[in-house]
Amino acid sequence: MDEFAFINSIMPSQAQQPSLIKGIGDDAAVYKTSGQADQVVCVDTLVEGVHFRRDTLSPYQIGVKGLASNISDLAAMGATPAFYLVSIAVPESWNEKELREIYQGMEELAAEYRMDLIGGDTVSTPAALVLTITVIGQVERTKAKYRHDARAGDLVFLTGYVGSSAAGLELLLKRGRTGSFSEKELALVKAHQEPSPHVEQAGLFAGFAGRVALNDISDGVASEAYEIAEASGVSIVIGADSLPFHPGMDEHSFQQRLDWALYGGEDYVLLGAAAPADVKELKERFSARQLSFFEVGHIEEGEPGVFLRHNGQLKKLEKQGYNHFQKRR
Ligand SMILES: Nc1ncnc2c1ncn2[C@@H]1O[C@H](COP(=O)(O)OP(=O)(O)OP(=O)(O)O)[C@@H](O)[C@H]1O
Ligand SMILES: Cc1ncc(C[n+]2csc(CCOP(=O)(O)O)c2C)c(N)n1
Ligand SMILES: [Mg+2]
Ligand SMILES: [Mg+2]
Ligand SMILES: [Mg+2]
Repeated sequence: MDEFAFINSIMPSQAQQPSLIKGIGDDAAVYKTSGQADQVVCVDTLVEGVHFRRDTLSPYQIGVKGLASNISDLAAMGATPAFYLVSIAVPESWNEKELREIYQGMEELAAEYRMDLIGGDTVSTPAALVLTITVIGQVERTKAKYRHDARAGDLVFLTGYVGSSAAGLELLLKRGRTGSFSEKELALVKAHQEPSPHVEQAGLFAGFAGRVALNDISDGVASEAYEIAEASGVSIVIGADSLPFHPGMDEHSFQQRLDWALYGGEDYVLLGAAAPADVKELKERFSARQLSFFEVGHIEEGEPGVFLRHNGQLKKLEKQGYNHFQKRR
């Protein structure tokens, strides 16, 4: 069984509510309200042993990362975060102080975006800690950005470094979070532990009149590019030499950096596509705010697929990346 095939199999064939704009199939759902804004909602879960271990994230960082990864899905729609709800399933091995630290992590990040905690649920569980967060945001009416909006002729871009989180995870799995790290290594470790969602960048996309396709990087560039390719019915070509890597990865081989970027995931930067003239304009707007914006490829007509241009050759990539059900039957 494959995670993505499973999700497709449970997709309702039609909507009951006329206010629904986008249900299953993007980073978050979007629906109309009677006001000026459309509402944007999504939910994501962190599981002990899958998304973190006690020796990779502190309780505080579990809170930060849990909320950050959810806010990132709102950013991938061009939305501004506003509210969150938290469901936590707690095994006996976690004490009250640790739980408070998880909430402190969420609170501090929430404060940056003026988000309110408005509800949740607390239950016990026999084994691993599970943290499920629902986030609610808004975007100006009809301005949400979707995976299905890429067109042949577009340029493909990234709003930040890729592969850093996987590189940081490898260091953490080797040395544990109390291990010692050089300054460069620490930047990678932090990228894994406390990612910053691209909310300011989302605002620039939402405020841009042109067509923009967007996705955030949770499962790796290859997998997220496939999601845009499939949703838009286009073929994506990515230049291996254009992928932006953190300088902390310099001492690793190019192949290793490429693997982390394409298949590592959890970078929570935005991957998108827009027409060349619009990309030029976006680049200027990002530059004026001192935000990164990297051109990494282009879109062609053809069967949905993702190709990597490397050393003058074009290679079709597998839709690989983090897949929760990959090893199951
Ligand atoms: N069990 C489920 N039931 C209903 N909808 C689901 C379920 N799992 C995922 N979805 C929906 O499927 C779509 C894709 O979900 P997916 O989790 O792959 O996206 P994502 O949250 O952007 O990625 P990630 O979880 O890797 O951060 C979303 O619209 C999501 O709401
Ligand atoms: C201890 C430990 N081992 C492995 C990983 C890597 N990992 C787990 S889930 C995931 C994809 C994103 O999750 P989702 O698709 O649920 O949003 C990745 C890359 C980790 N973070 N910690
Ligand atoms: Mg996403
Ligand atoms: Mg999800
Ligand atoms: Mg995933």
